[in-house]
Amino acid sequence: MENYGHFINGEWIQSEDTISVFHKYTGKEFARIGKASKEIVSQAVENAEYTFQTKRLTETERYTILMRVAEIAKVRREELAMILVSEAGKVLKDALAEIDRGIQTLIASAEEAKRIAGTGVPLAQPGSENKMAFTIRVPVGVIGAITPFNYPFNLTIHKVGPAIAAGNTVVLKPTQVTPIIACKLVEMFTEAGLPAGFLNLVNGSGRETGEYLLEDERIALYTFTGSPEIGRHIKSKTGIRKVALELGNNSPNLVHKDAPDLEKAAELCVTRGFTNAGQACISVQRVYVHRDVYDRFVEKAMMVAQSLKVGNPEDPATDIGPMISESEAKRAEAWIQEAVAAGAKVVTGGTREGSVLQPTILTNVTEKMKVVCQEVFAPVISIIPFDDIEDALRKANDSNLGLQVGLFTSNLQLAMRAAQMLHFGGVIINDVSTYRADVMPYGGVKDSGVGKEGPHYAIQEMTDEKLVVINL
Ligand SMILES: NC(=O)c1ccc[n+]([C@@H]2O[C@H](COP(=O)([O-])OP(=O)(O)OC[C@H]3O[C@@H](n4cnc5c(N)ncnc54)[C@H](O)[C@@H]3O)[C@@H](O)[C@H]2O)c1
Ligand SMILES: O=C[C@H](O)CS(=O)(=O)O
Repeated sequence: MENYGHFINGEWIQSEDTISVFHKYTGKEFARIGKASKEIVSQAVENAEYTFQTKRLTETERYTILMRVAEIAKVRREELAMILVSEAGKVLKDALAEIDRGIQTLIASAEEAKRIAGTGVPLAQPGSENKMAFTIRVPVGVIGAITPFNYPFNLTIHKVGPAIAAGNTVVLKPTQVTPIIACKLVEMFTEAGLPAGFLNLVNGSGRETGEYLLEDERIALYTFTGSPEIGRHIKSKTGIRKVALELGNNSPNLVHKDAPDLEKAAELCVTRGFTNAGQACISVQRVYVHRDVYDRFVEKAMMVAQSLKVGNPEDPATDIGPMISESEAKRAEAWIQEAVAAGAKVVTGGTREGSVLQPTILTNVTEKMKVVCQEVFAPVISIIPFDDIEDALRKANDSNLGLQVGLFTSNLQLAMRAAQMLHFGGVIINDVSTYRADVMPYGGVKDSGVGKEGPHYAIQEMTDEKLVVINL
């Protein structure tokens, strides 16, 4: 059984207290991690700070190391995917897809390491005639990276990749729920030649180890992906230090009567609403469909949902695996039952066995039901009819969350107007809210967070813009 402690200054150290990591389908313990105390966290931050003050990697060194990690991940693709199957309950094909995306994020981070630049600053003001100015972008220092369970390889790389590319040092705290893939990533960076001290890892729970990390004022920036609740807490604890927060969503998707391909729209809404058992922040959740095409849409959605294979994530044919825990599956099941008690209809699904919730489609829902107005984070979508697209746009906006939204229409003017009106970080036309290319600017408005990811954009967050003025 694997047993990972904490990685500080290029060495693994153990701690007495441990946390078990379970296989999310069988429920068996398959690994253990240490529980970092305040002293261990402090040691990790101290080391990261010392490394930042005393050592620098050139842009080409950072590029080369990140490219090497990508190469190592390519070679270890299947092994890494199997870790995701075990610790995240991810179905094999999704696990492989996540490893492939992580490799792309590493390559994009490597490329960005060579493109970090400031701008020329014109000083066209009386009294500044003999001056020249420009900005440079400099690393912020020690970055605290805190990551979630649902895409634990790629989303960790979205933090560590740009942080290293920009010349920072990192203390990473992966989620205690799926920590092993992050430990492997740290090993791969070491194998790729990243010198000791640049990337440190402390394992443990959010409530203890995470809190110790938040209390350490030597950390210049926190990059966090997780729930809005913890995001808010992090912001409240970190004062004037920088934060980048990638939080939740209850993604709306609008299907107008002139959608270019209604069947395709239905297929995408269903498959991308249920991918990773619905545990994606941009997962399709609220689907608003014009009444003229509503029945056809619901029929197709039901057929697609019922064709999906649900169960053992290790079976290469499985489409939908377990949720992260039985308690999370029970919570989602209770939300479905609450909606049904208030009048919702189950088109398909609605039942649960252990941590496996059958992919569920609901109709007859109201905006006040939890399955609609909160982040369901489970394989549950609600299909809601509309008569007037303006009304659908208003409903999409009527949320405290605003990460991404999808709109299917052939009307270019509507698409452009909706892109302006929809209050989200990303508006996806003729694809679902779940679309993400890892190089694009990605991040939410409102309670969905602050700051952007995607290596180029994350590097803007992870560097300070410094002004240089020269008196000629
Ligand atoms: N916007 C995005 O890019 C994005 C991506 C993935 C997941 N998410 C969101 O993440 C949530 C699901 O993930 P989760 O359950 O792992 O989230 P979570 O907020 O429970 O945990 C995320 C991380 O925060 C840590 N943490 C918890 N309490 C802490 C504390 N007091 N101090 C410091 N750290 C603490 C956890 O240990 C974990 O590492 C959903 O809301 C989902 O929408 C958002
Ligand atoms: O859970 C939210 C993730 O950001 C989705 S993705 O893996 O980045 O597509």
